[in-house]
Amino acid sequence: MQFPSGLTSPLTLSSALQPTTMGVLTSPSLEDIFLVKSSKPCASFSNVPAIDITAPTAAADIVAACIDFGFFKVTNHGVSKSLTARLEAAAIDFFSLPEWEKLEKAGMANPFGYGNKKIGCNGDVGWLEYLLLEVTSNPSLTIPFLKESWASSFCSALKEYVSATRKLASEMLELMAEGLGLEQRNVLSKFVNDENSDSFFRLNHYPPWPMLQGSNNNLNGFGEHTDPQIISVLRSNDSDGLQIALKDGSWVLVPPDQDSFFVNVGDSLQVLTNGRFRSVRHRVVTNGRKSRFSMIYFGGPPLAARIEPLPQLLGDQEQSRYRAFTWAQYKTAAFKSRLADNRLVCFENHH
Ligand SMILES: C=C1C[C@]23C[C@@]1(O)CC[C@H]2[C@@]12CC[C@H](O)[C@@](C)(C(=O)O1)[C@H]2[C@@H]3C(=O)O
Ligand SMILES: O=C(O)CCC(=O)C(=O)O
Ligand SMILES: [Fe+2]
Repeated sequence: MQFPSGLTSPLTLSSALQPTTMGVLTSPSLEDIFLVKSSKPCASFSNVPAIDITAPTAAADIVAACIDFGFFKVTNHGVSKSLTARLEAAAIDFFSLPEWEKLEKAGMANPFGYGNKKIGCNGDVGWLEYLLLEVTSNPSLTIPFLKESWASSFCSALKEYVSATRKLASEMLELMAEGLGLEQRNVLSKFVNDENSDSFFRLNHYPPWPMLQGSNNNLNGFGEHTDPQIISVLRSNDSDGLQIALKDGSWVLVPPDQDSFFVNVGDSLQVLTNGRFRSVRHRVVTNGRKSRFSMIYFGGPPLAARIEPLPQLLGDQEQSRYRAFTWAQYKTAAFKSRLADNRLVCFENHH
């Protein structure tokens, strides 16, 4: 989606380099050249496991995908297309506002709020702007910075969408438990359904960079990382850019599919399954031609939840690969780390 003329994106290229507004750069500057990459062409991952969650084999298929890739896409998910379209339209309206207004409405990300190029607070940057929100228990959503009067339709779409994606996340976690042969169906889903679940919601916009058109260069949209939480449920428009790393370390491009949801296994689920499931390394590399919009629900446990391999999964001979930690401990460490860091190494057991 291109920005309609007349509307300004903070990252839209202008003919001259512009000064900064409220400390945030408003257009590509010399330092943004570091976001341009001449990366090797990446193979398309045409065999992304596609799981119809209503199929009788869904539980086994999801488990196989989590073991092999830590990643799959979900069809027949039951989330209404019109709700998704309503939220995407509201997000586009928000990102089309002048930068000062986005900052005024959402506050500068710290970590929640409106962010522009800076990812987290440890020096990571990417060619994107975003809104990062904290999600409290179903169905309420805390949007501390958005003024309800302006944002009432945005907020209602957000609340409905977050409940729908949380429900989908919970269904998938129940299918995972079933596929793993665990008796208690809610042994994984209970974390995201808990009224104190510490979940996030993120809207990302990767604006075009017209100057790149016609070149073979790409843009570092969101650098490689794993998601710290249990499960992430991602939906994007039909603009590509998402790449995942396979077990052999090679990167593949995920063909966009705006009618499906993509699911990432997060670090916490890797630990809960004692490493059976892979927390998938992923990144966004865009070509600067058209806007990419993505929306992601990150299902996390309550801060006090103890994260450790499920005892039911540990056979007689199997040792726990990770030492127990609370989500609060993990989160504190994660938010001090750089995006590309492996955040699980310091919790690994060495037998
Ligand atoms: C560099 C960082 C940004 C991040 C917090 C961190 O210190 C390391 C993890 C990053 C990540 C990746 C997944 C999600 O987008 C995110 C919200 C999360 O929970 O962990 C981001 C964090 C962020 O953008 O603040
Ligand atoms: O925007 C995307 O497609 C992925 C972004 C992402 O991985 C994240 O926000 O954690
Ligand atoms: Fe991510």
